[in-house]
This record gives sequence, C-alpha cells and structure tokens, in this order.
Amino acid sequence: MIVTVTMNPAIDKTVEIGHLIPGGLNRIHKVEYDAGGKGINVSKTIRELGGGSIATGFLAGNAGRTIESVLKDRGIQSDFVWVDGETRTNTKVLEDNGEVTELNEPGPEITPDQLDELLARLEGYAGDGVLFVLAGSIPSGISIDIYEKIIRLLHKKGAKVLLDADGCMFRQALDAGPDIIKPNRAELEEFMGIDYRASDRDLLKTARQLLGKGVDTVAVSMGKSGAMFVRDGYEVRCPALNVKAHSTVGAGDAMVAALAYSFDTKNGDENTTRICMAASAGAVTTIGTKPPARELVDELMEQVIIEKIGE
Ligand SMILES: Nc1ncnc2c1ncn2[C@@H]1O[C@H](COP(=O)(O)OP(=O)(O)O)[C@@H](O)[C@H]1O
Ligand SMILES: O=P(O)(O)OC[C@H]1O[C@](O)(COP(=O)(O)O)[C@@H](O)[C@@H]1O
Repeated sequence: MIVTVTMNPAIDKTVEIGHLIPGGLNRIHKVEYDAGGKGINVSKTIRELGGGSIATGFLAGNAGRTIESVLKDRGIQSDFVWVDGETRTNTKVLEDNGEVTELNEPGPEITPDQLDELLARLEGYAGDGVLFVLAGSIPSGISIDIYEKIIRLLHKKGAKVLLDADGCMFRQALDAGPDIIKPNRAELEEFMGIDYRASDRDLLKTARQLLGKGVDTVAVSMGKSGAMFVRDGYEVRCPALNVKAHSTVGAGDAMVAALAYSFDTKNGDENTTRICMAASAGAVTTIGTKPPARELVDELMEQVIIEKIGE
C-alpha cells in the first residue's frame, strides 16, 4: 500500500505567455488548472501507471473541495484533514522558450490539533509493507522538523518512507533515515553547501554518503541532463529521454511516483530505473502538471539507456 502525504496541496495554475516582461504588462494566452502539490501529483501518476494510493494531508476551502473531487473522479482514495482558510494556488508562468517561473504560495495556517489529527491518521495506516510518500513544502504553523518526526513515527510501525523535500526540511529529515529520496540537482547542491554546478562525481559521492545515513535508494534527478540512481550494488546514470517538452513542472513528482509504484510492485532495479526515466519524461510532454499516460510511459521505457557508473 502507498500513502501520499501532501501537507501543502495546491491548485497549479499554469499560464502561458510569449515572453515574461518583469515589471511590464504580460498578456496570458492560455491558462490551465490542475489539482497539484507534490504528493497529489504522485497519487495521480501512480494511478496512471496502474497502481493505487491513498492521498492525505491538509485541504481547505473551495480549492480543497476541487482537489478532493478531482481525486475522486480519478479513482484515487483520499483522506484529508480539513483546515480553515483556503488551499493555495501556485502559479507557473510558462514562456515560449520553455522557461518556467514558479510562484508558490505559503498555504493556510495549521493548528497543533489539526497536525495531531493528521499524525494519528498516518499512524493508523502505518505497518509492514506500507510506503509513505512525504513530499513538498509545509504550511505555516508546522515546524521544519516535521518530516523527521513523521519518519521516526512511521519507522516504529514498520513502514517505509520516500521523501521529496528541500532545504532545511530535507537536511533535518535525513537524520531519521528516510528509505528512498529523490533530490534534484539543485537540492543536492544546496545540501552539499556549494554554489556552483556539482559534477556527476560530486553528486555520486554525496549520494553514497547518504546511503551511509540509512537511506536505501537515492535517485538524483538532473532535469534535461537525466538522472542517477544509487543504491548498494547498483549505481547507474541515464541520459534524459528525447521528448517534446511542454512543461517540466511535475516531472520530479512523476519520478517519485514511479519510485513508489516500483517499491509497491517489487520492480527490480533496472525496471525501476526505466519507469522512473519514462514517467518523468512523459510528464514533461503534458500540459500543466498532468500525469503521463501509461501507454506513453511504456513506449518511453524502451528508449531508456542505463549506463553503469560505479568505480
Ligand atoms: N527537458 C526534459 N526532457 C526529458 N526529460 C526531462 C526533462 N526535464 C526533466 N526530465 C525528466 O524528469 C526528471 C525530473 O526532473 P527535475 O527537473 O530534475 O525534477 P524536479 O521537478 O524535482 O526539479 C529528470 O531526471 C528527467 O528524467
Ligand atoms: O510544496 P512545494 O515545494 O511548494 O511544491 C509544490 C509544487 O510542486 C509541484 O508538485 C511540482 O513539483 P515538481 O516540479 O518538483 O515535480 C507543483 O504541482 C506544486 O505547485
């Protein structure tokens, strides 16, 4: 069983413009709305891949109701804690050259009781064979060590955790030894404390260090440069697939979904790598943050090139 946890869901509003003029008048020629937020995107992609998950976290207001009904329509079970205020809207400004500027809102305020309610629900789902996906930012009112706390809580119950977080939350959560992580290049560079582009060798070295902290699998996504998959006895690098890019927003979530789906279906290392590369490339071809269709993922899996990088 997979449980996705989205503490800070969002309606993703993708606006397409020719070229963004900061400080000027920008006319939008297309708008697309999606039920989003990292864990929710993961649940949507798992569904497309043919798997199932329960989506939980916090929802609020009209935007929250829209997200809940989208999930229902897609056949995804949801169990959110309802809070006051309004679930955020994240605006993605997509230019003709493919560049995306993201404006992500902070999200509603969460009270200690509401957080306790979510923790109780997570504990209720936890057990052997259950994978929790903890993904994305946290709304106000919640301290940055929350993922670390949740990982410890879930591990006590025998569950596994896939973490996709950035900044301090990522760093702090590592102390609890999440089982699978998917940092992107920038997140790993920030963790390494460097302000230049890390080489593949640097990224590999850091990924190996993370394995030493109790992490079982590190997937480092590197945008159009592909990805690296590192676990004990399996170290590979894959160039990105050649697809017609529309919006790269949601590509990372699709990779997380493929990792979770693979864990749940006990896919081997090579198949996991293939489906991660295919699902994430597929997500790049879709409009807004829509998940890729399974048929496309199957086609793309055939094109994945896996290069061994171990020394
Ligand atoms: N332009 C692209 N063409 C093909 N695949 C891409 C492209 N951009 C991203 N991807 C795929 O999506 C994965 C995740 O993208 P990335 O931008 O690293 O993640 P995130 O969305 O978390 O920042 C990459 O590892 C790659 O497989
Ligand atoms: O919780 P955060 O870090 O603000 O991120 C939320 C945003 O990330 C997304 O899930 C996309 O993430 P990726 O591009 O990393 O896959 C959007 O749907 C959402 O608006």
